[in-house]
Amino acid sequence: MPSRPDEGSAVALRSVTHRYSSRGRHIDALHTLDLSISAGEFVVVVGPSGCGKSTLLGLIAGFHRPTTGTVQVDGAPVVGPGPDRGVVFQQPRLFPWLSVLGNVEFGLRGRGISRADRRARALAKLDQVGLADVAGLRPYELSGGMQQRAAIARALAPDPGVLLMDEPFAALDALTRDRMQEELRALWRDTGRTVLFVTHSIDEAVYLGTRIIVFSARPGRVVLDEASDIPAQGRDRDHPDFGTLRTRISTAVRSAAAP
Ligand SMILES: Nc1ncnc2c1ncn2[C@@H]1O[C@H](COP(=O)(O)OP(=O)(O)OP(=O)(O)O)[C@@H](O)[C@H]1O
Repeated sequence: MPSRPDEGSAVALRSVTHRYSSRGRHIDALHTLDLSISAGEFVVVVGPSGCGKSTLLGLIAGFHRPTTGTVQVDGAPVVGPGPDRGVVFQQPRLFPWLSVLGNVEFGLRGRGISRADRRARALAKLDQVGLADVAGLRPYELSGGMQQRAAIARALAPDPGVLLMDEPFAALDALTRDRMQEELRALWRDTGRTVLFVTHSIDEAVYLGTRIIVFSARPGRVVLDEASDIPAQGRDRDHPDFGTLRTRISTAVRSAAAP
């Protein structure tokens, strides 16, 4: 159920367990997880390695079905991937044989949108992420940060109500990462999308999130769920509130990771 282009979607997980089974081994990645995300929130999930963060994103994206429980977006059950949910991974995963514009247009194919409209929409998204002037280049001609911007434009092209981001800036150098964080926050403010963002960086979580969720070690459970009242405009890492929240999140992550 695609949301209107100017609003985000609500996400609800009820009593979700996800078990991977292979060669007789079972791994419970998530166990009876309840989570409600309101339209327009910027939620960041942090937690120990292997606690089920990517699994959570995969369930909402529709890449996996929960073993038990339900996953809904705007009240409709998730039954597979769809244009109402955009996904950005750690690696940009752009198609090397397509231009930057072709990559962004790709997600709009087969949706009854005319070629001219697809092109116009893709160009508008590239403009939004500052890449309009490199639309004709191939991905390998872009820097890592530019490639990730193109991946964000591709995810945004169908105007999804939810943007799911799995450590999207982890592979970037520190300066580019800082810049991308600022740009993402501006994009979120301007578009009103719901964002669910996974990271290992507590600093990144505090900088970006309006709400920060800490998962326990596997199977992931919510051990801290904290609204951030640091002003949305101009977050200042030197502000005492920033340091206080960072310390609280860091303590929760450390105790979540402890055996
Ligand atoms: N396809 C799969 N088959 C079997 N086990 C899997 C599969 N995908 C993930 N797992 C296991 O499920 C658990 C949760 O994995 P997941 O990738 O969701 O964790 P994560 O919190 O995102 O980890 P990281 O922070 O290291 O990226 C891990 O123990 C992982 O080994």
